[in-house]
Amino acid sequence: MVKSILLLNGPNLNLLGTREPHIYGHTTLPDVENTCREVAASHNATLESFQSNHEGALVDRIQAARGKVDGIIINPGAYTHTSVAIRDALLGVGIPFIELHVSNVHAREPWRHHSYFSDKAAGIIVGLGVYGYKVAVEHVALNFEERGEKASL
Ligand SMILES: O=C1C[C@@](O)(C(=O)O)C[C@@H](O)[C@@H]1O
Repeated sequence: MVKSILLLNGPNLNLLGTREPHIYGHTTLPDVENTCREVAASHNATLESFQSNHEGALVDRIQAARGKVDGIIINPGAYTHTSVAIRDALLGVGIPFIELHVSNVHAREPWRHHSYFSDKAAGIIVGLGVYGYKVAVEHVALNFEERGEKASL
């Protein structure tokens, strides 16, 4: 069966590649998304990606994934440190997720050390740069269970 993965990126991650490159590197988000799709395909999985600067749009996308997606990889950006709404959406749809940060948030400002997601994440990837996305896709493709509605058809 084909596993289905959803990659979500929160605010300002559309600026990857040009935004504070000493922290986030030079790779753009479209490049990251293409690589993730290729890695997923190499493991017989499909990957859809979505980026938004808006909290409600991310909540809507998570809700739309209910029953259709086997695993979510999410870099919530600054919403990591603020968003009860995105946390609740992830818990509400019951889809296991990986929390990912390009930078090592624990080596940065103290307020970046707290996450509304970490205690509920299946795994956390922090500080590996954009390479972390590849690791996350590989992990979901290889180790998450297939559990979308389509699995029971
Ligand atoms: O926007 C971001 C990106 C980030 O999630 C990361 O990928 O390292 C870390 C967050 O603290 C920050 O607000």
